[in-house]
This record gives sequence, structure tokens and C-alpha cells, in this order.
Amino acid sequence: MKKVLSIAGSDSSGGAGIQADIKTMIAHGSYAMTVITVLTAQNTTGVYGISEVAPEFVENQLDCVFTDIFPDAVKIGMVYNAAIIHSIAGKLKQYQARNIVLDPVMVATSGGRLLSDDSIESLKTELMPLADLITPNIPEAECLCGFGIHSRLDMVRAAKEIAATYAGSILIKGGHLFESADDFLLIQDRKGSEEVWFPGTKIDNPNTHGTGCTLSAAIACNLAAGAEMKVAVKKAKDYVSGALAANLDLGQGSGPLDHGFQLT
Ligand SMILES: Nc1ncnc2c1ncn2[C@@H]1O[C@H](COP(=O)(O)OP(=O)(O)O)[C@@H](O)[C@H]1O
Ligand SMILES: Cc1ncc(COP(=O)(O)OP(=O)(O)O)c(N)n1
Repeated sequence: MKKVLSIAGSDSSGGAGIQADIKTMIAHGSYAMTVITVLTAQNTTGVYGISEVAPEFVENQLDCVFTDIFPDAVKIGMVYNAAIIHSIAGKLKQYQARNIVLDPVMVATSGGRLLSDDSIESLKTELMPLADLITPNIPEAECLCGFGIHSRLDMVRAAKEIAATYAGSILIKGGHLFESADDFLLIQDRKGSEEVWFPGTKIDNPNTHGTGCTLSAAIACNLAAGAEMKVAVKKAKDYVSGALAANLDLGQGSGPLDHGFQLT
């Protein structure tokens, strides 16, 4: 069984963060491990509180995982502040973690800030260089590339702009912008570079809480299982589509995905 680690925040409503990652990993037949960075008091209508874990305790969790059950892949989600980012980066380097998928979580779709403003630079300089894949949504990609993204052409330009400073691949998720849900992947690895579009039909379901978390966790599971990058992304996108199409409807706001859709 492949072992996959999620370094992320807890979502009390179970739709995003650590909880979405564990559900995704189990559905992929992976063994799920977690390092919790923050607790959020959150539900389908918004984020109502954040309690940070001390950076030393984040390191303590990382030591416990890496010295005992070494993960085949690592997904990073909400990291929240510069001190936590610094702790994570140090430990990932120390243990030479592999197959790192970084979801640069900044703002919840419901509106809550999930990364403090003064931490974006740390994310760029400390965590992004370690990632094999970075998966920004449109607003996150705009923040990272410095210009507005309004078209498929802009998505390609943004991926190239972000990739210029890093060695890893970039996946720009199109869920926020278009009638369609097309994602663009710029692969960069030792073999060279490649551009891949993943066309997606927009599923008519307002319950999209945790789509980004689920996608990045699924990619990590697929990489852990040995899939090459574009296959890992394609399979993960299909998983998110299936979990959305199952039309679970929980809560009063944007509800969670149905991770049990393959069982029914
Ligand atoms: N309504 C939808 N129908 C189909 N796919 C979607 C829909 N909304 C988002 N997706 C897909 O879910 C994944 C996560 O994208 P996105 O929602 O943009 O990220 P985030 O949750 O980080 O904001 C992407 O593959 C995107 O194309
Ligand atoms: C604890 C926690 N982590 C991440 C998110 C953001 O989830 P994501 O899937 O990127 O997007 P939305 O669910 O906000 O659309 C979160 N809300 N909470």
C-alpha cells in the first residue's frame, strides 16, 4: 500500500483540508497520514475561526511521520503563516521528501483568508522551490504571476510566468473562471517541458467545497502509485468530476463532495 502524507489545515465541516484529503486517500487505496498546521472552525457557509498550531509542534508531527512511515508522496495545503512554512520547508529538505504536490491555498471560496498576507513571499521562496507540482486556482495564480487571468491564453501565460522561477510543474485550475472547467498543466522535469490541456465540462452543482484540496490529494496518491505527471492529473480530475457529479447536497452553503461515489 502506498503511503501519502497531507500537511494541511483541519476543516471542522469535513469538506476541505485534512478531512477531504483523508477521504480522497482512502478512496484511492492509499494509507493516509496527516500533519495538521491549523484548526479552522468552518462550515459550508464560511470560515469562522482559525487556531494555529505552534511551528515546533508542526515539526514534531513531521519528525514522527518521516522517521517511522516514510511517505511515497506529500500533499501540502493550508500552511497559514511564515513560521509554519519555514518549519515545513526545513523538514521536507531534511528528510528529502519526494512527490511533493503544493496547493497554494490562499482564500476559501466562501471568502475566509487562509494564508496571511505577509506569508506569500515565504510560500514563494521556501515551499514552491521544493514542489514537484504547484496547483493554483485562478485567483491564486493571479497572485503568483502578478497579472489578471481572463482567458485560456492568460492561463498559459501565467503558468509560464510562474514556472520560470521554479523547477517543478504548474497546474492552473480553471474552475473559477470559465463556462468550462478546463485546467492547464505545464510539465517541467528532467526530460524537458510539455503543455497539456485537460478539458472539463462544468458540472451544474453549487456544492464545490474542497474541490482543490481533493484534486491535489488525488494527484499525490496517483504520483505515489507511480503514475507520470499528466496521467496523475487526468485521473485526479476524473475523480473530482465523479465526486461532484454524485450531487451530494449537505449544509446551507457550498457543500462537500461525495467521496463515496465509486462505491454506489
Ligand atoms: N463545477 C465544476 N465542474 C467540473 N469541474 C470543476 C467544477 N468546479 C471546479 N472543478 C474542477 O475542480 C478542480 C479544482 O478547481 P478549482 O475549483 O478551481 O480549485 P479551488 O477549489 O482550489 O478553488 C479543477 O480540476 C476544476 O477544473
Ligand atoms: C482547512 C482548509 N484548507 C483548504 C481550504 C480551501 O479548500 P479548496 O478546496 O482549495 O477550496 P474551497 O473549498 O474554498 O473552494 C479550506 N476551505 N479549508
